[in-house]
Amino acid sequence: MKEYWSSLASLLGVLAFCQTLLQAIFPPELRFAAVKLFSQFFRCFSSYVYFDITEIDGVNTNELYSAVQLYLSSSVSISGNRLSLTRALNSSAITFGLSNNDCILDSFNGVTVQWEHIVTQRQAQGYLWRPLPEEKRGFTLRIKKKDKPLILDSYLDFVMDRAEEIRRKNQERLLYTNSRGGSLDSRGHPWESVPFKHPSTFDTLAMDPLKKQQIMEDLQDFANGQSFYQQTGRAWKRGYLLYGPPGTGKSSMIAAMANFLGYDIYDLELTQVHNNSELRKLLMKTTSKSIIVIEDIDCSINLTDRKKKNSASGTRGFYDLPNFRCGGGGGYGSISGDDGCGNSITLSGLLNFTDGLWSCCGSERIFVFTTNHIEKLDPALLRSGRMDMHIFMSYCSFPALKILMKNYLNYEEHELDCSVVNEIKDVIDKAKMTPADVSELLIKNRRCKNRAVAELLETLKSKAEKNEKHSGELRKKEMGLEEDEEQEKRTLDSPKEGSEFEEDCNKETEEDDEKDNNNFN
Ligand SMILES: Nc1ncnc2c1ncn2[C@@H]1O[C@H](COP(=O)(O)OP(=O)(O)OP(=O)(O)O)[C@@H](O)[C@H]1O
Ligand SMILES: [Mg+2]
Repeated sequence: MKEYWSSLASLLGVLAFCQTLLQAIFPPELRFAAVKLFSQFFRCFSSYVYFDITEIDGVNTNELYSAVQLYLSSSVSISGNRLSLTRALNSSAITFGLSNNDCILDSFNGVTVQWEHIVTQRQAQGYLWRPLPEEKRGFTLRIKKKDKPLILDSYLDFVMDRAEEIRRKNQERLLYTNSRGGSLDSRGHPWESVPFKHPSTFDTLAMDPLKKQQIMEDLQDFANGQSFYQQTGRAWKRGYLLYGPPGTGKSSMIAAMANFLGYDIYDLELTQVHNNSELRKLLMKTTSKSIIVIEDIDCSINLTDRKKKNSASGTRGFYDLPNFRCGGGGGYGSISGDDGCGNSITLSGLLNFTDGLWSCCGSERIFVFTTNHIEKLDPALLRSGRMDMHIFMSYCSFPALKILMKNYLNYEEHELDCSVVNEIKDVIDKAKMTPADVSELLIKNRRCKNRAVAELLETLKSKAEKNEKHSGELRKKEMGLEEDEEQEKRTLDSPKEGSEFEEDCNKETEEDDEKDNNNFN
């Protein structure tokens, strides 16, 4: 035992001597380089190849470093004794990471690789316009030399893709708006963003389950369709037109879509865009995996009555009708004087935005337009291929009501009395209540299920009765009008015996005779 301790002490002594020697020979600024040189020398004889991925690449942040960090967070969480925990800004999830100077093994396509997280103290810095962190962090990837070509390309791509996936899953969606009216922020960006925390999902959305399923499948196919779009030569984008009365869930559907796919939302306020080129610039600044929304499109831009206005404008192209809105102007790239007001968003500009060449800058983008009045929209916007799916958001149906009752009252259908169910089924379609109205009623009575159902039934019945009465009156009015029209027609068709018509005819014949006589004379 004594011998063991004495040999350990002499070994430590040798190590201390070597360190002193190293310090004496190499000045501090060269020491780091010397260590690096030694390790490089030893690596020459190694069967491994090493790749260093530093956090800061010159003065820029290295994207690959963050990607590796995120990627490893998914595999590190299961193994490892000492982990670092982080929570990014706008993130709801905590991510695990490798602690300083720790290693982890990973395998890809049957090949094992090793990642090491290396943290060292940064050398004293001279003057820098952007101070660098005191610690120098990086990952070292160790691969067997023979595996280098096999995994390098595909493995790093895989790491980047997986990191992007994790980032999307962890990070809350962002909601962008162009409400600043065209002015740019300090980074030259026309969009402002806030974290998007809308809780609407397809589970909470009250609508026909079959229709809902169809929409979800369509979205899923779109998101997974990169190769399909590539193969068919189509731009990787899709358009949805949501239409229906106010309060039927159009905005809620957009939020559900964003939450379902994990996409950001760009809420485009057309009234804040001054001309087509500004619209294009906004489009160029959107990212892929996003939903670009124009709400109430019939109100945002004047798309109605185009033929009439077009003929008035004379020389303008068929679609080139400006949206005459005065004020504003002066935004980035805005052209003034084009319509006398500095504003010229045209239907063609909008169509190019969704469908033209510019719509393909970036990829994996969804366009959603909403309107309460589909009949007001120009057929050009509705033609197939432009808005791929037209989704009618209807008044509350019985299947939709079941979802709302489950959400708000935690009610299952079988809990309801059979006679009540039948009564509801009888009146619900005639009542034409929007899901928003039903939700309000349920929220108000959410403490007492029975009261909620009783009040709901009562409201449905009274609305149905009112609607029937109203439609009866309308029918009567229409029938009255039809009768009047028929009467008028009959009067016109019948020979006007002793009537004004006969008198007129007699008068005309007499006048003609008189004229003829005069001519002959
Ligand atoms: N189909 C629905 N499913 C669940 N909740 C709904 C639905 N429709 C409406 N609601 C509720 O009503 C509120 C208003 O709905 P929403 O804003 O989505 O309607 P909208 O169709 O966009 O109306 P508008 O045409 O006025 O913009 C929402 O907060 C939501 O709680
Ligand atoms: Mg809405």
